[in-house]
Amino acid sequence: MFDYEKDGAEIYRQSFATIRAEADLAGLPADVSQVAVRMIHACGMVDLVRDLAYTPEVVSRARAALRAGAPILCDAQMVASGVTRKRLPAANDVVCTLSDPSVPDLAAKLGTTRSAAALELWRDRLDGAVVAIGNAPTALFRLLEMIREGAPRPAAVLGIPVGFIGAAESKDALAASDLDHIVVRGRRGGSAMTAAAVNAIASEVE
Ligand SMILES: C/C1=C2N=C(/C=C3N=C(/C(C)=C4\N[C@@](C)([C@@H]5N=C1[C@](C)(CCC(=O)O)[C@H]5CC(=O)O)[C@@](C)(CC(=O)O)[C@@H]4CCC(=O)O)[C@@](C)(CC(=O)O)[C@@H]\3CCC(=O)O)C(C)(C)[C@@H]/2CCC(=O)O
Repeated sequence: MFDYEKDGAEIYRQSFATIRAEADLAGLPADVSQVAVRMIHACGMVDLVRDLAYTPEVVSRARAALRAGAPILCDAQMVASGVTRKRLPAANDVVCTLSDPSVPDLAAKLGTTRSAAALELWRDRLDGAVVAIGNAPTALFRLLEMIREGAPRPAAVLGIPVGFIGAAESKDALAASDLDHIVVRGRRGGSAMTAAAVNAIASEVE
């Protein structure tokens, strides 16, 4: 009925070739470029590169952390679900505490969102972790507050929340911090893009 590509490997090959042809990757370090390609693949926006901000060592430090067995701490189940387990170099734990039964009460007590309150349950795993925030701006703001208050520091923060309220501001705050990070400045972001960034960092096979 329709003439369309049915070979998964070929779809991937053509897709990545199109991104490399259309996106302006020239100014990016090679490892950040690999991550950017996969993020663009997840959202279809080749102009994403202009909004990327990163620290030069973020990919190598996040990779080293994963190889050493660091957990991946995610703000939303959607991010955690998107992480391809077989790419992880040390069968790393992928953690999302948002659905913990204690979180709704904690959020009410702290007067914040469930996404932000859920980070209280990260404290004993934060040291050297890879943090992946793809949905909730309040989670990213709270992470930065916790670290200012003396919480352990993660190895790297992929701060890519999406939206209109607090998203751009929370990512600007991360970019201004001394944490190793990747952000997409502005309103764009999301769980799929964030999971894609984790997958690219975990192992780049294309
Ligand atoms: C204000 C919130 C925003 N959510 C956005 C976009 C999406 N969220 C989806 C889903 C299914 C979930 N969002 C929650 C995290 C929920 N979203 C919020 C909160 C109210 C506050 C977060 C914040 O502002 O920092 C948040 C609830 C909370 O109290 O923390 C979610 C937990 C709600 C729920 O279902 O209980 C849930 C996450 C489930 C999970 O994966 O664990 C969407 C799929 C929207 C939908 O259902 O229609 C979508 C996914 C986007 C993505 O790529 O991740 C915004 C736009 C990010 C928005 C924050 C900013 C804004 O401008 O409003």
